Amino acid sequence: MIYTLTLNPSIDYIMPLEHLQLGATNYAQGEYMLPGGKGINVSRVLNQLNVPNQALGFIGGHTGKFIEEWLEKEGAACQFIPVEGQTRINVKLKGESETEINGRGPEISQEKSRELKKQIGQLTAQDTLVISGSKNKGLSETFYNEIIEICQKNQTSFILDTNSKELLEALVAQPFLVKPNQAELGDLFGETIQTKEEAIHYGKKLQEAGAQNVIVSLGGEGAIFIDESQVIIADSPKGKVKNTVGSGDSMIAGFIAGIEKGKSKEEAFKLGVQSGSATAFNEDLATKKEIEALNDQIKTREVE
Ligand SMILES: Nc1ncnc2c1ncn2[C@@H]1O[C@H](COP(=O)(O)OP(=O)(O)OP(=O)(O)O)[C@@H](O)[C@H]1O
Ligand SMILES: O=P(O)(O)OC[C@@]1(O)O[C@H](CO)[C@@H](O)[C@@H]1O
Repeated sequence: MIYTLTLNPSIDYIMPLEHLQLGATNYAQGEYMLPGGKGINVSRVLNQLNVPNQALGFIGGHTGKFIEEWLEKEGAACQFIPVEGQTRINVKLKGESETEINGRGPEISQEKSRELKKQIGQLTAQDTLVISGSKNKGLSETFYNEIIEICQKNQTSFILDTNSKELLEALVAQPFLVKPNQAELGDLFGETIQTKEEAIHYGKKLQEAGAQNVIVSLGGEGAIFIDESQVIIADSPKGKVKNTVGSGDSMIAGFIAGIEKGKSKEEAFKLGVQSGSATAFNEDLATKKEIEALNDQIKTREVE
């Protein structure tokens, strides 16, 4: 079974604007709310692709209820731990460019943190845990390392999509997949990555340090897949971009779905790119139909 972990879920409050002016009152052209948080996004797209999964994490207050009710309506399986306080609201401003203001989220007590670790401790070698997103106040600096240690002990495979320090430290535990975007990959090595060649060079370092599979996502420019025996470049399909929030998460879900369905890694990678782009071309995360509409549109090429 696939499990996703979202320590700090969110309501994503999306506001399209013609023009954002700092220091002034701005009026949006409209607004809408979606359940958010990286693991929850992965779960929602996995559901679209008919891959059974369970969403885990902490949830609180009215805002948390909004997320649970939404997921329930979609038939998504979740087993959140209720906490004091309100799940955060992340504001996504869609002007000429996208500006995001993410909340801090509720503080997590030691007791709740222990409860989550106990839950994760029940996963087995047949399970995969997708760990992604930021950590809440109250959790130790090393919380993700502690979760990964539990996974290692139980031989639970894991995927990690989080910030630089934790990602680098986790490589030795051989994550099944890491998926930095271009800027995040640069941050890991204190470099600015400008070309696909540079992205391949640094992506390979993550694979050599332990990651079983690496995807470097490049937004509208596509993505690069690296494992021990191949490097594959994919171009993104062209389309009208509506909301790229969650496109990276959708890409992870697409890759997992491909692997779960027994496809080759190249085909799974293509399904990842397809899912990421289908989400970018949609207001909410992509549906199965929107993902399938991009069938045969992902061109890949293997490089040295
Ligand atoms: N403008 C776009 N046009 C087409 N496809 C896109 C576009 N932006 C993103 N995608 C698709 O989604 C994938 C992931 O996008 P990106 O590299 O922006 O990930 P990310 O930064 O992790 O995303 P996010 O944090 O918004 O979830 C890309 O590899 C591509 O397939
Ligand atoms: O603050 P974090 O946890 O790093 O990211 C949270 C978030 O920006 O990531 C998702 C998109 O990937 C959104 O649904 C959500 O608002």
